[in-house]
Amino acid sequence: MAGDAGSIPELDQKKYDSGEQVKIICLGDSAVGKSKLMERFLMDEYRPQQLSTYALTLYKHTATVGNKTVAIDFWDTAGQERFQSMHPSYYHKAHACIMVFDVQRKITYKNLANWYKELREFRPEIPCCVVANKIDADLKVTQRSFNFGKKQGIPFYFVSAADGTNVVKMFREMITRAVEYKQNPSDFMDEVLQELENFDLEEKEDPEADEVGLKTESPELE
Ligand SMILES: Nc1nc2c(ncn2[C@@H]2O[C@H](COP(=O)(O)OP(=O)(O)OP(=O)(O)O)[C@@H](O)[C@H]2O)c(=O)[nH]1
Ligand SMILES: [Mg+2]
Repeated sequence: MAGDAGSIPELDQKKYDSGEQVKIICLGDSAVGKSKLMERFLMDEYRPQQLSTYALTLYKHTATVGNKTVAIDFWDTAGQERFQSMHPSYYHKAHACIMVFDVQRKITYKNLANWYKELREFRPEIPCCVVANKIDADLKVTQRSFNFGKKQGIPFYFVSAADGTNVVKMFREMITRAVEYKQNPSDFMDEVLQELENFDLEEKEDPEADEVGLKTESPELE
């Protein structure tokens, strides 16, 4: 991928602004590899050592789904181990969630249940997946079965941010599911939001309607 090592490829702002906007969040204990997975997907690079993410990092990205441009905001946060919970604004209007655990630390797998519970309190219907990270450290783990995803009926991926295994596949599938959810939400509030957004777009596409609206509704502006 082009660009300096460690820098995010430059965003095409025009393309981003014209795309369908989706928000994808990442959940999981500290040091499971959330930031490294984003780095691997967005920059195709991985540096072994890095400090814990500070408050919040927002990565903007564009992708093509079908023949449509999609503008994605990836939200990455950190230190959850310290707080065991996220601020509600983190979940606000999210369209998909990637839940990560570290195959080498059992407790991070056990804690998925807590993360999932909190996610569903705020976002009962959005697509979600479980990601088992760091499989490069011990390939034998891929023979083990981790039933949390199956029990909840959500997809499961074995990945490695270090060597890139399954990272692009997982992100691509989650982007597609986020877009599908946004276009066809199963949560009542999201349906209303989508209606409002479509309404807004229709208005923008009809400049004459704007003019008429201005003249009739705000005569004092003339
Ligand atoms: N072997 C191996 N190590 C990894 C992998 N992904 C991340 N790590 C290491 O795990 C540590 C934590 O990775 P981060 O991406 O910073 O973890 P995080 O989940 O963002 O942590 P917080 O920001 O504290 O919430 C780093 O030292 C990484 O090098 C992986 O796929 N394989
Ligand atoms: Mg981080």
